[in-house]
Amino acid sequence: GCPYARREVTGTHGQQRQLHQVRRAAANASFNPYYSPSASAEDWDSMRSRVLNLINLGNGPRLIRIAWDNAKTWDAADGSGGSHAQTYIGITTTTDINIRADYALLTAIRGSVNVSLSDTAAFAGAVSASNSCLSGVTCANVTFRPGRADATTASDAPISSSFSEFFDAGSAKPADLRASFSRLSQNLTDREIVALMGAHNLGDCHLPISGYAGPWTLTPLAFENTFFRLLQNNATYVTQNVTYNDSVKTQYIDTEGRMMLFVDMALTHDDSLLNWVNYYASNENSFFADFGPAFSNILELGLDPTKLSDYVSTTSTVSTPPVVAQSSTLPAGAICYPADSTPIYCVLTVSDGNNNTVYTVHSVKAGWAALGVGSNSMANGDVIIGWKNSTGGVWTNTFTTIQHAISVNPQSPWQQIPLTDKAPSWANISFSAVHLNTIDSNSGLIGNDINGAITFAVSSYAPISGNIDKLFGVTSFFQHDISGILVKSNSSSPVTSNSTSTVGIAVGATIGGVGLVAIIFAIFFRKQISQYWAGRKQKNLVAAAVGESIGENQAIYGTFNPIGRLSTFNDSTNAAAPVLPVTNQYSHYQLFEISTASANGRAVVSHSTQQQQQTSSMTPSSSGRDALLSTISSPSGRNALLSTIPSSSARDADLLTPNTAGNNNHPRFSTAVMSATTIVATPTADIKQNPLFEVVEQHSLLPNRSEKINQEYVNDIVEFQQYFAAVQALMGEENLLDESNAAQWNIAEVAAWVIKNGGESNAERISRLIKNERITGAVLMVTRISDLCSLLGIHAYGDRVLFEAGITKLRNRAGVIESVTGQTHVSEEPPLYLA
Ligand code: HEM
Repeated sequence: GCPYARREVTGTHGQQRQLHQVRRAAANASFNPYYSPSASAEDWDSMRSRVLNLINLGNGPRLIRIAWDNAKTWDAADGSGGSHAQTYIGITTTTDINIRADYALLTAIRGSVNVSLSDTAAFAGAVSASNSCLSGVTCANVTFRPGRADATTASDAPISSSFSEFFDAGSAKPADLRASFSRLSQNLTDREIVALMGAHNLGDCHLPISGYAGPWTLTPLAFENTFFRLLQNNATYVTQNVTYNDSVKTQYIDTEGRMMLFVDMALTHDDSLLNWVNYYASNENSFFADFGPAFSNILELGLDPTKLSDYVSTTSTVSTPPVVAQSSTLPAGAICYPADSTPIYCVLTVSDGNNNTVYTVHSVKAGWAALGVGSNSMANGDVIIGWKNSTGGVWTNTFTTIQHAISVNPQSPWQQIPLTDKAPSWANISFSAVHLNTIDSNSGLIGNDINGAITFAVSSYAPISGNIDKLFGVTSFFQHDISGILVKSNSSSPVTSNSTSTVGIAVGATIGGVGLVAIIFAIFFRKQISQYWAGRKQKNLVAAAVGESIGENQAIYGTFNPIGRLSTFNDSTNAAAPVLPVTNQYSHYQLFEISTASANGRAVVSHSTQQQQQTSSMTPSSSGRDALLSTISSPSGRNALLSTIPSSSARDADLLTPNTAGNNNHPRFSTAVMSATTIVATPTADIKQNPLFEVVEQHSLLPNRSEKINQEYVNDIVEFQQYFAAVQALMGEENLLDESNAAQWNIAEVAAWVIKNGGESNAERISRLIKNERITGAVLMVTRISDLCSLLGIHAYGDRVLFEAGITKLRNRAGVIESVTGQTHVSEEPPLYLA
């Protein structure tokens, strides 16, 4: 039977809070459950900001669950257990991937701060529960005081052998529920029990963790009282068996794919409990008011409060809040682009006095605005993006740019402060962000002592619809969506000085007539902090390259995909795009799509005379067709450099062996299309002097790509149809995705895999997304599989379970996690984004 049956259920629950009876199992008398943390206020600030980042990345529910898991081991009857991080004693040898992932989260939060893991878990849970409400809601206030010591051996605060999972039976009755909670304290009231269970408004059940599947609500990252309102509709739920690794569990499910555990349903099977369910369903504020102290109490189970240290704030975010003007005037000291008098985008940069830099961003654009810090480019920079959600508030998220894709960055040193109510009246998007004085793992840059650049970007592209209210939603953005970039570069003084000069801005251009669509893009090269332009009057392929030394020589090219975005580098699915021998996939280049008509855009083409001169000295072929940029303005428009590479061995020779063909006068170009072994690169001139490239050094933002042009691309489905046919053909294959070589996965293969594993009814949409959004990375990096489901439109419950299982397998294959079945050894710390 029920492991808790041995415990007597207390019929009445005292309304008055009593101090916990601290009576410990006498296993190891030498274990002192308390210590005095040496952490400073700044240490707690830094930990709190890391927790807030993790919340924004979707890890908040998991952190609450970790804190709860730790605390719930307490047994008031015999004094066993208690929150002393016993679970992690064997962490170096455990093969439990879930424990290891929890541990990875906790150690990432703790950083180098000298506190216990138990305190870290309780703190993270308290911060998460206090900061997971939608903006404008007075959230639960879960207090926290440190002082829990970590168990180091199994006999330190040992967890009773009768403790299994707190209460996890498929037959839960109200009495079982009360019995479980009375294990923690005889004093818990029904009211507290129901309030505590309201945490199940947040998060998901994960097949690999609990064997249950799905979220309780459709907004699992927002702390609300929806859980109780759904319980009022308990008649709309049916039971459903879920199978994972041969274990079958029964849960409840409704038509929207929301789940309930039996233990949740038990809250409706008793008048007293149901009374509180109804109360919280109609009083969200009361729910939060009750949840705060109830959860604070849980976090101190078995602890003597007089032996804990002082309270540490779980809610404040920065020690010195940024000052933001609350009027229609711009904040004093803000820098605006294109000019203060015509602000489209303004950034205020101040130091908060704690070596942190606070940026306040306002944009009149309605789509999104981004701010990045990096080593003179957005590559591997830390980027924070703010966008409008469906109710008009501004949500933010942090990212690292890796090549093109903007990936969520669990270690980002940004801390975000939405400024919904404090925007100047002209601003559509406003938020503040603090860049901490911590070293960034990718760039090695430090918050306000950065020898790099800050980059600003705006776009009026909204997040993919359906995702707008999700913190994760914006990860579907790519830099290709950017309509305007500003780079404020600084190599000598800190960015906080505001004294930096604006080096460049990429702006868009379309050049066209009937049937002609220009590809114009700007390349942002890290070393020079300049934008280079290339353009071509045909929708096909265009390339440009710069280089300085063998190691740095890089080529970049772009093609338009069916929805009009540029793809770059080795897009082998596009037959028209030969694979370049680019040696370094993680190039220093950034490619920005340029989208709207401008004098600047045309200027590129009008520079063709110069370009032709340059190229003819470089590739003196008799036909002259092999010249790189001369082809841009050639009438046929078909002879672009890269398309000629495979077309003739003679021309190949020209391009690939510059020294013998005499076309090596310009090492920058000649190196662009060859492998390192054939390069003799002796850069002589400043790259900016290279007439092949337009170096744009002016500051203005242009309007976005027109809808008409967008539509042209959207309508161009021929390429997509070919690709989709390939996907469909692959779906008949047995052995997709070579396990040993995830890096070589073909996009069509990945699409076929994902579709086979759950998305058959969404095959076309999934294929398109995977191709256009490089979903391969997203599948592997996605913080929450449920977000991926939303992105792909997989809502039906059965589909979702299959799909989630498929994605989990896919991640296993890619080495994101290793299988934990049988004796399989787990060799790597699980990445943080697995949570
Ligand atoms: C009888 C009591 C409870 C039972 C049986 C229970 C059971 C579960 C189960 C099976 C999961 C799914 C875990 C997974 O698959 O990832 C879960 C998740 C969760 N639980 Fe509970 N729970 C109980 C009480 C609580 C309490 C009191 C809290 C906090 C105050 C809590 C907070 C959470 C949260 C936030 C999650 C979501 C975790 C995530 O999304 O990663 N639970 N719970």
